[in-house]
Amino acid sequence: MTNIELYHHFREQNKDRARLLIKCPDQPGIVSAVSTFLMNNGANIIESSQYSADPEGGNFFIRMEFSCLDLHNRRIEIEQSFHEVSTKFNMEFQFLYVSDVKKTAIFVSKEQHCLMELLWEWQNGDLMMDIGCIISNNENAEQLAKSLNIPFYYIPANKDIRAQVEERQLEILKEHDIELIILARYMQILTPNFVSHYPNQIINIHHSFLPAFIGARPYERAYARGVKLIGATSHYVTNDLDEGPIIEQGVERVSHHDKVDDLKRIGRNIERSVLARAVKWHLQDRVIVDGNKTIVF
Ligand SMILES: Nc1nc2c(c(=O)[nH]1)N[C@@H](CN(C=O)c1ccc(C(=O)N[C@@H](CCC(=O)O)C(=O)O)cc1)CN2
Repeated sequence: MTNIELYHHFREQNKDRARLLIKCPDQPGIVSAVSTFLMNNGANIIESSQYSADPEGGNFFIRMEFSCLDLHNRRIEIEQSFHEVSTKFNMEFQFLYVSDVKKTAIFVSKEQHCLMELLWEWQNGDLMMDIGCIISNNENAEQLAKSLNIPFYYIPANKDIRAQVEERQLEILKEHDIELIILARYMQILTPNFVSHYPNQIINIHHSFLPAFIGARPYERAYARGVKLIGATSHYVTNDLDEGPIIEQGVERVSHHDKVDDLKRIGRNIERSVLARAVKWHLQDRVIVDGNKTIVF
């Protein structure tokens, strides 16, 4: 199937499926109340996960995926009737509809291995996202984007013109109605103004096993340190460089035989698989952010 066919088939197959994400103060009876609410509204629970941060007085988290006949016509009715339960348990909650495939933008600089992994998994249906555009401060990826009929925007960038660059980027993102931004080895620091437009909606891949080697050139610094493990970390972007909530990490062993280029070669395979897993879990609404941490169901 083509991407368009995959997209429409997925939307049709999942038009009556939704996910309910909940965060609330922990107490007995929460799962029972939510599952009873869903049953009373004709829903069938397909997957249910929950986590109690501290039964003695912390927060409680739930992710329930369910199907419900005619859900696509009953969204407002069900969400409004849930307020009785949410008020009783002081819940923060979100209903997320599986057929609402997330409009996504991919930012890339010179290195393309992470972009290629995302596009490969998107083409084979493993990453169900609606790629609105690719934005880059390098022209390298233009032909790849055009070959897949993805709008490509080349916007040269450096720290001296950050404001102008981001103004144009934000225009494009609004034009494409983007709700998820993936930094696929995009090597420009985003300003607080930019980040504020997309809270916990920007996923980055950092090419180190954080919190080690935050910032630029982590492989060179890892080599100088003589590490025996290198890694990659995918996290939500915040104003604190490479210190946002971690979604996924991976590591591989290295040795004294490995030079910087070897670390980069080994690292590229870690980066692209870690980023793809993090993006997949976000697209499946499996990630709840709690402070500067995540719960991944
Ligand atoms: N606000 C944030 N912006 C970005 C984050 C983040 O966590 N918060 N992650 C980075 C990605 N990154 C490492 O993964 C990273 C990219 C770039 C730099 C850096 O020092 N860039 C220089 C310019 C370098 C160049 O032009 O080649 C700069 O922007 O001044 C550090 C870390 C993405 N953005």
